[in-house]
Amino acid sequence: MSTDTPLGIAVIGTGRMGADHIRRLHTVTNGARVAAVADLDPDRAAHAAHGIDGCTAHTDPAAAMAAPGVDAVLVASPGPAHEAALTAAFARGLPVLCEKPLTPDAASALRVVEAEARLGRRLVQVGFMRRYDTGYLRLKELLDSGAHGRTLMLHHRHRNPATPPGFTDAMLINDSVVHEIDVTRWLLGEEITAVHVLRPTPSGAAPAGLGDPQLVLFETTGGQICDTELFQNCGFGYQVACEAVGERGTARTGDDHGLLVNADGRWGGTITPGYVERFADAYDRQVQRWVDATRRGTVEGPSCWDGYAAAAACEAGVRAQTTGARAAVELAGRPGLYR
Ligand SMILES: NC(=O)c1ccc[n+]([C@@H]2O[C@H](COP(=O)([O-])OP(=O)(O)OC[C@H]3O[C@@H](n4cnc5c(N)ncnc54)[C@H](O)[C@@H]3O)[C@@H](O)[C@H]2O)c1
Ligand SMILES: O[C@H]1[C@H](O)[C@@H](O)[C@H](O)[C@@H](O)[C@H]1O
Repeated sequence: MSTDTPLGIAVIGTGRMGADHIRRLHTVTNGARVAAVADLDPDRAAHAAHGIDGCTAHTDPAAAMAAPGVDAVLVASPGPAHEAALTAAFARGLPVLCEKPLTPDAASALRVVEAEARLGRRLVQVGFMRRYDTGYLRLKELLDSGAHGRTLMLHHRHRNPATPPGFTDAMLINDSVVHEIDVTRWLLGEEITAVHVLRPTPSGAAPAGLGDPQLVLFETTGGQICDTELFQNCGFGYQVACEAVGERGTARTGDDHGLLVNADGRWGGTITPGYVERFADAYDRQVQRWVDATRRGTVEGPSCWDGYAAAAACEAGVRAQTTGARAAVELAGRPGLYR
């Protein structure tokens, strides 16, 4: 496409993330315009399109993708709706930025991998935005440099102030730990081979029936052990951090977001209230890189294979949650498109 023409994007799902991406595409991202939006809720779709020149509102995702001026799709509907949206985008040959998770289970994620492999070219970038966060990028660079020798362990921390209504034990893995699964595979360049889940007595702040917090352990093909403290009702703010332990050094990201102030007999900084604030730069960079690559006619970033491998590890995680035993990750063969 001409470098002067902005990329026309259809945004599918205009809830919390969809609305934030629409704002970003409209006011932050260079070279993009929101050409159409779709939401099952017509009022929400109309509200999202309001004030954006030429943007049409739809309740059917396929109709939004067929709207005039649409060159690409950003999927921000809930995970169970992603496969249908991706199938509609594939039918039109449209490039997609798909919010995580690719799909909520391994079987549907594998169907997406196979459908894209049949097309013979990549169309999808999965929205694993931590890969675009400055701190994680610096950590990756350090680990890849080999300065600390081989990486032996990763310690992840993932705390949210509160879970939305209806959040389940399985969602703790599929919606939340999926980020640590992706970041582990990406930082180490290894697959996850097995998952363990340990469950302390739940916090008094956890909604009834939710086993929060949990300690999730991954084993990798490279023999590393990685742990995640997942605490989704910590009450005090949003904290995501990762410490890598190498043979000759350690490095940690995620502790020092913002300013550390010492004054009036107190020390400390602020904690971001949620992921929108903590990962604002990462979302901006992720979307800009996707728009730039799409305008060049290329696809970069996390692939459908990454989305499938994460879904397979999540499935093992949910099995480990329910049985209390180590659960092995079963991966299908990797199609040539992703090698
Ligand atoms: N990367 C991140 O940090 C991050 C953060 C939050 C959410 N997410 C992901 O973003 C996606 C959306 O999450 P959210 O928090 O914005 O959810 P949300 O519930 O706030 O919004 C989802 C919207 O999609 C609409 N919708 C439902 N089914 C649809 C369909 N079939 N077609 C079109 N619209 C449909 C709903 O009416 C709603 O407006 C999920 O995949 C979620 O996992 C990612
Ligand atoms: O959907 C959200 C989102 O992916 C956030 O980045 C994560 O921190 C939350 O745990 C999850 O529920």
